[in-house]
Amino acid sequence: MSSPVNVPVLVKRLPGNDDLPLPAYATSGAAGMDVVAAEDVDLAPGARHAVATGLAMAIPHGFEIQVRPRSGLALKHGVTVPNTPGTIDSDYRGELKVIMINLGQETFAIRRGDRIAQLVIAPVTRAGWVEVSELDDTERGTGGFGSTGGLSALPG
Ligand SMILES: O=c1ccn([C@H]2C[C@H](O)[C@@H](COP(=O)(O)OP(=O)(O)OP(=O)(O)O)O2)c(=O)[nH]1
Ligand SMILES: [Mg+2]
Repeated sequence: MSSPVNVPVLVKRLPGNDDLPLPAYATSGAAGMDVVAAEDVDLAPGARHAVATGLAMAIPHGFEIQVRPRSGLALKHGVTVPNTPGTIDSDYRGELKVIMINLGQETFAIRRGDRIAQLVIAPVTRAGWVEVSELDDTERGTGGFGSTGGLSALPG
């Protein structure tokens, strides 16, 4: 089995965060690197907070990093990332923050060092607009937003 390519990403620990582990893949097949909180936050039900990670980075041009929720936090506590997938641009040099929202019923305690989200690096494909006055006809046409029918895919 071939190993996935590792894209080198320059990363800088912001002052006071030398003790925190860098984002890391939990298993050899993991798509996302778990990233840890650099601060303590008590997230009340309905509240949201941009949680510090203590990290800044320089993603290579042509790549982005996506910030995604952890399914365990979402399922067990209703704690997730409202802007998922968060977009970290290759030209961003500020602190990586993870926006967390508590959709559960109880206050959720985030503690420094807790694995709060996962980071997925992905290639960026950019569009170039080609402006026209007419578009081609298609089977779908202008139908959308449920135009193909209801939920069930079963016959009858
Ligand atoms: O979950 C996130 C999302 C974004 N960012 C940082 C990195 C990203 O490059 C920058 C801008 O993000 P985005 O484009 O999503 O936000 P915006 O509201 O459009 O702000 P801006 O006007 O700064 O682009 O903010 C984070 O740290 N965490
Ligand atoms: Mg933006």
